[in-house]
Amino acid sequence: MPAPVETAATAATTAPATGPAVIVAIDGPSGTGKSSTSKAVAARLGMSFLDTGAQYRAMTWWMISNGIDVTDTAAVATAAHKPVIDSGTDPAAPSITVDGADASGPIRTPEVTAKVSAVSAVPEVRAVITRLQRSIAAAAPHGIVAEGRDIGTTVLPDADVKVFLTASAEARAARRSGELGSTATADVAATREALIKRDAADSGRKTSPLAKAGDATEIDTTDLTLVQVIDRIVALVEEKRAAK
Ligand SMILES: Nc1ncnc2c1ncn2[C@@H]1O[C@H](COP(=O)(O)OP(=O)(O)OP(=O)(O)O)[C@@H](O)[C@H]1O
Ligand SMILES: Nc1ccn([C@@H]2O[C@H](COP(=O)(O)O)[C@@H](O)[C@H]2O)c(=O)n1
Repeated sequence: MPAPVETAATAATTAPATGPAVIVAIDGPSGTGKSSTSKAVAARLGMSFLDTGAQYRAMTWWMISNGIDVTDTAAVATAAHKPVIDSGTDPAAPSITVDGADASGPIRTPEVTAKVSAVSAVPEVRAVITRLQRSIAAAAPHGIVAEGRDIGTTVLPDADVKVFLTASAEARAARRSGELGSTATADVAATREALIKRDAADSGRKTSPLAKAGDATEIDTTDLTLVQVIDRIVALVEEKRAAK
């Protein structure tokens, strides 16, 4: 009988944690595979998983729902401490609530995606969310895989393993468009432009911009399968655990 083919789904099987707790920071531009890879690595190694982009999206959704103009920096800054954002860190069932309400659907709307970079650029928003992220990481019993834009540089600068994922804009647009159910040339081109615009805003802001930490391992995922990327990161974490 042929050996079973490993897929992203089988690679993500939750395993009990073994060895010392490690902190893993995974950063990179939009659509490079941070969430899918981080979730699978955490599941394989029995660790917690934190999608920090979901937290900025939750903050943005709350601002929109409460009638706050996201281009009004002072209004966003004043309101930043009001929403209660809670992240569930089980990689098999990650969750996000705002003021007790499930926000996992609403935070993925095109409106939130279009406005999140304006909200995440506000220093008071970053201060509130960074504090939350550090408290979640400190409480993770078997270590955590946290993914975002500034995890290795700002949120968890002492992380044991830092990875910076990249991929060509073409590959990222094709992946995202496929997710949305379209491979039409015009849709892929529009998705590509939207990704590039969001990356430029995230890289160009003053407070903890999207950036590769000096000590991060860069992995270009353009020509790698999801499982290959997961395998590489699992190997980095296991190497670090063995040395602890
Ligand atoms: N190496 C890969 N090969 C092919 N498809 C991939 C690869 N990595 C991720 N994908 C797919 O690309 C899409 C985007 O991945 P994912 O959401 O994990 O990226 P992300 O970096 O977290 O994006 P964002 O920052 O916008 O949230 C998903 O459909 C995912 O399954
Ligand atoms: N550490 C982070 C993570 C995310 N952001 C901002 O949130 C946006 C949405 O992130 P996704 O990963 O869900 O696409 C992103 O574009 C950033 O504006 C951040 O600033 N820092």
